[in-house]
Amino acid sequence: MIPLYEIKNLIHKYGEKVALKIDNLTISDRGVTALLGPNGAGKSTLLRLLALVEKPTQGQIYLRGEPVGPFCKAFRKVTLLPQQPYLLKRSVFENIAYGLKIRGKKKNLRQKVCEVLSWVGLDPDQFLHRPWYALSGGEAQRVALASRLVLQPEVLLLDEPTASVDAKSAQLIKEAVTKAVSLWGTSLIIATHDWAWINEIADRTLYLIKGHVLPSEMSNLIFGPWTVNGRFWEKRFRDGQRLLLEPPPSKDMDIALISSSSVEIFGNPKPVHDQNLLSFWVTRLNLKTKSGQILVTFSLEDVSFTLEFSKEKFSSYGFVPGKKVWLSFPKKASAWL
Ligand SMILES: Nc1ncnc2c1ncn2[C@@H]1O[C@H](COP(=O)(O)OP(=O)(O)OP(=O)(O)O)[C@@H](O)[C@H]1O
Repeated sequence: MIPLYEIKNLIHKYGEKVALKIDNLTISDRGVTALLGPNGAGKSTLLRLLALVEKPTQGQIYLRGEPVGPFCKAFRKVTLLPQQPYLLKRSVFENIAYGLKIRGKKKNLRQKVCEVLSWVGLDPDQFLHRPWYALSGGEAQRVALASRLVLQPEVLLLDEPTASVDAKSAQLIKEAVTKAVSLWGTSLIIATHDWAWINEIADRTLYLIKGHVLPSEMSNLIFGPWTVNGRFWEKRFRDGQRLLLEPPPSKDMDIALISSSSVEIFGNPKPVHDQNLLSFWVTRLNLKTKSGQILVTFSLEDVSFTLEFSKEKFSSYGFVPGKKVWLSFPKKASAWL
């Protein structure tokens, strides 16, 4: 099956700074792709390139097998809702109808606008003729989303759609975008820090850090500061625990990646030969609604490991938030960034 996007040898720079470096990436068609990563990882940059509004410094993006670039023919198949969406200084109706009007799709305009307004939980009787300045932040965000949904895009890219909205608006946004997936087969790519929200709808996850895409298997990160201890790099925790890792292969690398498959869990402190063994707390449980798998996050100060369990395995461990467990993992990181 042809993927939705294929990215080859992509580099995107701002001045001399490399914001993205992706040698090869495919993003599957249909459903929801989550784009996760810390601040400055390159999520918004990637979304702008996929939205065909910016040209990569180097490399090629393919959309359903076709090479694409800024404002090419395929541009109108793709719609981006940026992190801080801009509303036209007009009424809600004019904002939502604008995209259809410039595409010459003026038939049933009012009906289409009312439909998407109700999708995002805004009563057309109350909101259709409201001016742009008479909306709360959450309402403005949903009007901006409605103005993208009305276009029935093949690809909808959302940049932190729940960053400034309350739980109810976040739920309405979730319902509206999943409706687009099921009714029109829209493919969604969503950059977010809202784990609980995205885990309920994501079919797959891409993890970005320092402009690189990680295999999701490796999204357990350990940031410095590091001190040198003999032939190892050491990270010390306030509670007196320490972890040791063989140093990275290059001087500009300082974030260690630990693959989930290399982590073992123990209920008691059981020394493991030549491995790190540290106590962590269970801090978060998330159900992946689609697969039924359960994500368990184990935290020790600023280090968090997230591992995936089947329901049976999860029950056998008896994880509850606040439970203390011991995690062991090798002194050689799976990779460094
Ligand atoms: N227009 C720009 N000019 C210069 N540097 C930029 C520009 N836009 C982004 N950057 C830099 O590129 C890197 C990636 O930024 P980007 O906004 O893509 O990250 P992000 O993952 O979306 O972050 P956040 O979660 O904070 O929104 C950052 O280091 C940022 O400072």
